[in-house]
Amino acid sequence: MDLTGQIANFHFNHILLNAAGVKCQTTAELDQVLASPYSGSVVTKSATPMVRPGNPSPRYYQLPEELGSINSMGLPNEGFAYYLDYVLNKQTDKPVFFSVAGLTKDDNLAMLMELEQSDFNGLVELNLSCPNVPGKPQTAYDFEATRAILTEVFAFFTKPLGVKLPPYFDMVHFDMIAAVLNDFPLAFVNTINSIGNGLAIDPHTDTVVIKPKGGFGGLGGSLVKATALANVRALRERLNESIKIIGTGGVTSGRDVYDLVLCGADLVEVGTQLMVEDTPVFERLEGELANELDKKNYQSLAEIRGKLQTIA
Ligand SMILES: CC(C)(C)CCc1c(C(=O)O)[nH]c(=O)[nH]c1=O
Repeated sequence: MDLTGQIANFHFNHILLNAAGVKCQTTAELDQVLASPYSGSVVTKSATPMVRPGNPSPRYYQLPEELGSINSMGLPNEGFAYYLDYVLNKQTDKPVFFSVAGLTKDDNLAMLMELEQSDFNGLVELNLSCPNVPGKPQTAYDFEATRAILTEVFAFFTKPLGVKLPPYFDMVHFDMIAAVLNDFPLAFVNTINSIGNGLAIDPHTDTVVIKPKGGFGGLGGSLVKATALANVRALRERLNESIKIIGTGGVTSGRDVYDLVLCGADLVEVGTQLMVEDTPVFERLEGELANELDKKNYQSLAEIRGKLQTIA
């Protein structure tokens, strides 16, 4: 059975990997994800130029009844140089994703310039969920700002680059972001990032469950699946075929992986469920995915990729 994927010139023997932010802050975590026989790759925690401790804890919380998670980590990471050193020296046959999330456009441009001039030969993911300028929405919700930064990036960047997008909830927004992205030679789009600024309450104490931002945080896990499916499907329908799609959000079973591939995903990332089960989740999910394909006598993911049926 062929459970592989392709982005640019990179072939992935398995389509599952971690979502940026989960199991990818330290070299030990990155090694563990890569060492899993059932992961196809690994993505680093989104890097800023300097080390960041991130927000005060509690900053991550697992919601009850396996509904999902809420987080306001605040971009804790070991700093750009740490991850560049890792990807340059790590021996692996698997393609590696390097995620960057500068808090300013100049930070992003500086990190991308260093990656461009380095010997890194993997894929780069620009996290557009980062704030643009104070008082304005995150970059990906500011279509002109998105066009502006991609214009500056592609003036010098020649390696395979993709963008990590927050979810959109309006059909016109799908049209608008696709119109921007189709103007650039992107290798991929990764959708979705967490659903921004959710709120969860501890019923025993009538208190929010995370400390930063008065309890507001990004939502992940099963409760975001329908939004993830919609964003993968909407962007697959709108983006040039040359722009591949990484489907992220709401994956807790092989059926969820299957559904994202049906919507058009070339690779699939696991966040909240990887926090729950650790790296054995990759083997479980791939086994369940194979069973889903078997049920319908499919031999490869290529037979179902993008083949979601509508009702005539
Ligand atoms: C939300 C930002 C802190 C601007 C970027 C990092 C990030 C975080 C984070 O580090 O809080 N959490 C997410 O769910 N998605 C993200 O992209």
